[in-house]
Amino acid sequence: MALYSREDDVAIIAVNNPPMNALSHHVRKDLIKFLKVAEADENVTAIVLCGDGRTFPVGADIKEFHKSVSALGPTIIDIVHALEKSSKPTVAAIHGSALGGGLELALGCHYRIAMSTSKVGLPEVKLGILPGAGGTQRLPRVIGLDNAMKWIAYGHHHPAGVGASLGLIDRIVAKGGDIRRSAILFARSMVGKGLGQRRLSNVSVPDASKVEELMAKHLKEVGLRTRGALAPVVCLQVIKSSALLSYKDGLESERQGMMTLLASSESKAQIYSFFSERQVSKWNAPGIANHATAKPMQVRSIAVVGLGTMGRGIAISSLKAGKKTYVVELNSKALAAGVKYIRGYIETMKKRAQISEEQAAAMQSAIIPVSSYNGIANVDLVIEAVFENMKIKKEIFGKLDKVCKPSTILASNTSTLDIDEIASATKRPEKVAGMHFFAPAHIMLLLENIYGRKSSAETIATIMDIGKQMKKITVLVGNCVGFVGNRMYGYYTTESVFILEEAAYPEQVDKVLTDYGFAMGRFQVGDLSGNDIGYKIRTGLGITHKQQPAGTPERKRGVLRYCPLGDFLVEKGRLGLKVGKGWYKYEGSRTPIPDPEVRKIIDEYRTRHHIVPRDISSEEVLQRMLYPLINEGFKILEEGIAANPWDIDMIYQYGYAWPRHTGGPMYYAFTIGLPQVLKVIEEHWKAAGASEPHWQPSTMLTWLVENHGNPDISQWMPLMQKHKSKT
Ligand SMILES: CC/C=C/CC(=O)SCCNC(=O)CCNC(=O)[C@H](O)C(C)(C)COP(=O)(O)OP(=O)(O)OC[C@H]1O[C@@H](n2cnc3c(N)ncnc32)[C@H](O)[C@@H]1OP(=O)(O)O
Repeated sequence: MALYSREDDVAIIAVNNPPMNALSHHVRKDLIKFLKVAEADENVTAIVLCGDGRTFPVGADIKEFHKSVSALGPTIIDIVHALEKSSKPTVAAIHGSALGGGLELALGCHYRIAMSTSKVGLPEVKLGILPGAGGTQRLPRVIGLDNAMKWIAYGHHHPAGVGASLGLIDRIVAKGGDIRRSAILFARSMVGKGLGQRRLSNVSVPDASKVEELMAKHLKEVGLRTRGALAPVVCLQVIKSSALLSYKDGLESERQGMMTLLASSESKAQIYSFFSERQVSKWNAPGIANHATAKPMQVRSIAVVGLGTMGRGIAISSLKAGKKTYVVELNSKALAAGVKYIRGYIETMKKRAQISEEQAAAMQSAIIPVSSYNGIANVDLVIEAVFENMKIKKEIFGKLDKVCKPSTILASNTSTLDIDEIASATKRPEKVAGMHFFAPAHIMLLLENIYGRKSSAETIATIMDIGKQMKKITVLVGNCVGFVGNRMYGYYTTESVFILEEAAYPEQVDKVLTDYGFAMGRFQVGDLSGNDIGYKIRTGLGITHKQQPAGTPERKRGVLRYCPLGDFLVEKGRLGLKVGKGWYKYEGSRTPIPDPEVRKIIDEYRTRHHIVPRDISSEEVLQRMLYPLINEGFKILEEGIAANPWDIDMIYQYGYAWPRHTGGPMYYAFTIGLPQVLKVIEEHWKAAGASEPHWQPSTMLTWLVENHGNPDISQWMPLMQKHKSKT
């Protein structure tokens, strides 16, 4: 709802719809009603629009999207026009954030004042839509086309101070000030001043003459940064109309753009992503604990064991979260190098104004270098980040168990290894868990937390809470080889080399993936992270080309199909970008260049095995790359390793750069339709048989299709649970 009050001659209309003052239908009804009341009251000379509680309205109510209630009048645009038309000065008093429809309301006001700590922006593009309440036509009239294109096509939130420097905010109220009082005084001071030029629909776009040049520039940038997404392009086209058409016709172009985007699968995927991102914090470890009941332990200090690339990033994340951080290396040289890196990184963040001087000083003094396990006996949480080797990890956990106080939680940053086996090296398996960070750990937003068979509710709640304090998208999953992310990714890489064998070169496969929306294809990613990583894992499994006894068929490992092309590359020193050659060659930059030598390796291999390369369609490449991931995702859900499909999707968006506008592997399967996905998987399974188990259809996928066709993704788990409880 909204509340109406008076302070002498100033009417105050305050949106009161916790938690974020979204502009739900009941709020919109109140706003239009109270604007009429204020307009009709002779004793009112000015109107202040504000938000109660945490914030000014942050936009339309996203829960109403794709429901009929979102279109029920009054719409946000009706309120924007009523604010602008008012004969009395209207002032938006912004605290917290004014976003989306919230900022559009503020643009309808004649004046805007904001707390210095506030944020403003039109982030609709991140929901796959555009600002549909006049924002695409009004913002360029205030801040110019160039800025408006940037703000709307990328959807960033901007500090109010930046808004003020562009003329969007008329006055800034310093931290600690009273925004409502300031707005009342400001509104009163504007009474009697002309409103004509304060009505943005009357104003023209300042840099309209540059429209074509700006369009070309922004279309190019958007194409590079938000590959394949429709919304940024439509946003730009609609903003362009603000420079070429009347306000009224521009609004019509905005309306049409909005209809196109709302009907797209992209906006549905983005809205799903918005809620999924928040949903993952409501974690559940079935039969052990859930977010509502389990209480985290207070963690004041964290020790990071191992200062390689991962350990350094984890230590920086810990310092950023304000923890006293013990950094541990038994070798003094490695310790010094790690500490130097971390200290240097903090200074760089300070120089780039990413952190304040005080924060930097606090982080520097919170680093405690340690060269023996005894030095971390009293820490609350240890995160081990040493080499991916079970024997070494078990040795370390055994030692930590002996020296650390009984309440210390011991976590491993393993990306693949069995957490229960690691826990078995200790006498405190209830205090052991996995915290799988993604490289670089201080930049990547994903944290995949793993609970073991014996992890306690408190341990799980604590690692989830630490993820939140580190500002990570933290997803809880169960224990299995590779957990969720890497277990699924394994089949993506497996299938990619099978495609090389049969039909394509790396650049052809990668192109299909980047056209789909990935920033990089699988082979470029391999080169970037180092092809030796996968090689080491395969060596651990005893399956590389070199490890096989003479006479072993090159393309088989037991009954399983195998492709050694990745082994050949590493054995020829093609480790990836770091050595200037891998699946591609690199000539002094990070740009991958298709390499005739790689083609030669593939061609010779094909000839040796009498493989005649065939034409392959982009559709087939995409299906073969993505459907094994999806199939494995269903197996993971079936086994309870992930509690919900959106957990998997968030892991893929934040850990593997899955394009957000398609939602993630599981949501993408829903968009394609489960029956169609299953049909393709079954065809491959029929053709490949037991030698390619990743094509064996998941029981859950099969059951859902046979019994429910393509049920809504929100229903997959409830339907399965109902089915299981009956059988
Ligand atoms: C025709 C007119 C068209 C208009 C288009 C629009 O206006 S689209 C909406 C544009 N606005 C946004 O996209 C802002 C969305 N919100 C956020 O980005 C963030 O919530 C925030 C404002 C930056 C605050 O972040 P914070 O981390 O502090 O809080 P949460 O994100 O956890 O949010 C708290 C709960 O509030 C729910 N919520 C937030 N915004 C909306 C919204 N616009 N509509 C509905 N619900 C919203 C959020 O889902 C959280 O709910 P929980 O149930 O607690 O998870």
